Amino acid sequence: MRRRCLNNGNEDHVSIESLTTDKANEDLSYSKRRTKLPEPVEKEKGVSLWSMIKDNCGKDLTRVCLPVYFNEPLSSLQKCFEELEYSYLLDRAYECGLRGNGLMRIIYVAAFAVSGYASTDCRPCKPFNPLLGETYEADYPEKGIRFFSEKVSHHPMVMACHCEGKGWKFWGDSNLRSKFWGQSIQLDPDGVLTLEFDDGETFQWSKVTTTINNLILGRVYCHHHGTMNISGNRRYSCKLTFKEQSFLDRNPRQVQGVVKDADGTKVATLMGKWDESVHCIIGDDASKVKSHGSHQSTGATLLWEKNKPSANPTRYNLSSFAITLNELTPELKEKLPPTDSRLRPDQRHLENGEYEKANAEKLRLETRQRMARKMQESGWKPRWFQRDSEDGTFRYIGGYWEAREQRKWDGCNDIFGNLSSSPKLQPSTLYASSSI
Ligand SMILES: CC(C)CCC[C@@H](C)[C@H]1CC[C@H]2[C@@H]3CC=C4C[C@@H](O)CC[C@]4(C)[C@H]3CC[C@]12C
Repeated sequence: MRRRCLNNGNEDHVSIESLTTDKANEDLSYSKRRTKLPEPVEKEKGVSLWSMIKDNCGKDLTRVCLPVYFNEPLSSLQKCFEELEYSYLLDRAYECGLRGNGLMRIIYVAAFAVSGYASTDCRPCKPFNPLLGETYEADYPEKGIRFFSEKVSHHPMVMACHCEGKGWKFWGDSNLRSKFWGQSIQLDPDGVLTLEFDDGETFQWSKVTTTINNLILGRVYCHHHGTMNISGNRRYSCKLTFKEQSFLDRNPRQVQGVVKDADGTKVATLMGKWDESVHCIIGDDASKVKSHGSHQSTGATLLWEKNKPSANPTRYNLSSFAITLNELTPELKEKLPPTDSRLRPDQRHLENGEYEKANAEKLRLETRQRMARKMQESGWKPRWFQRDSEDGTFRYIGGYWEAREQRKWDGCNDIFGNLSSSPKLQPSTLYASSSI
């Protein structure tokens, strides 16, 4: 059965027949995940960031709404899940540990930590900034994982996530500190990521610095640099170094890692590139690694390799996995809480290539979001996460999937105020009053 396209505007008329057939095929639904975004309704038009900056010169920059053209049709919550594309590395890590190979376990965990960056290559657009209380669920039985995230604070902007896999749980929260340097932006993620295996072994690490270059002139690209320390509660620890960028570097994007035993002896070396692959060499023979350069070392074991790019990357350059993240099928729509990113109207319009409507909705939602600070000050609390009184991190309180089972979304507000179904809204009037 063919998937219905949601860009024809009549997604509300789902026939009972299609629902029941889909119910029967529910466990197979993932094999039908989409492989391309919908065809854009309007023709894409070019706007340069430079013209934006020029036109807004002298204005308070925080008051300038960027037109939707700079966005990709994914929210930051969905991008968090994108970092789990290579979750099979964690399944392998779990199995290795079960077989008593603690060393291979940490090596796979390290490869996973690097793989999360692969999707950031050649992605020139900004994700949507989720609204306070916005959520995103991802149920991917074909990967054996179930992910859930919520935007838990607006000032500072914090997102929390929780993922369950085969033999492991992964959670964390992220708060990006950003510094604007004119031609580039430096992003420093705060917060700790935790991985807990069912046998009690845990690992923790933090993300490295990301720099976004060529904001004004040239092609926008990002670069990840710094050190990442993966510490465990048992024997091994791993230090990963994401190479600093240097002018005319012939081998950029390199990552090198060293795994140490509890007594500090070096037991393995990792090398690779965050946009390509990661290899490892067991033992303390660093010379072998040096003489052969980076990832092509002979005798090195391949741990991870980036998937082939999608055949339909569009101008957002999404991977095949990323293309599936915002898909909204009629049967999924039935199950989602009103806070899910897939229901955000401006993002949906952008995905459909309806830029005028997308801009109007974005403006409306951003205007509403200005009240978020007041909401937080007057005691607003996240629905699914709670701040740990000891370490200040957000932990999932549970109950989301159970509530979904019963479709009981108490305490989940209609944060998008779905005006798309209200005929009174006139996008063009709203757009005209925009500052851009
Ligand atoms: C306004 C336009 C021109 C700028 C486009 C900026 C793009 C390249 C920026 C905006 C937000 C950025 C993301 C924000 C947060 C993170 C988490 C971090 O741990 C890895 C990098 C990653 C995933 C960034 C990658 C680059 C990114 C997608």
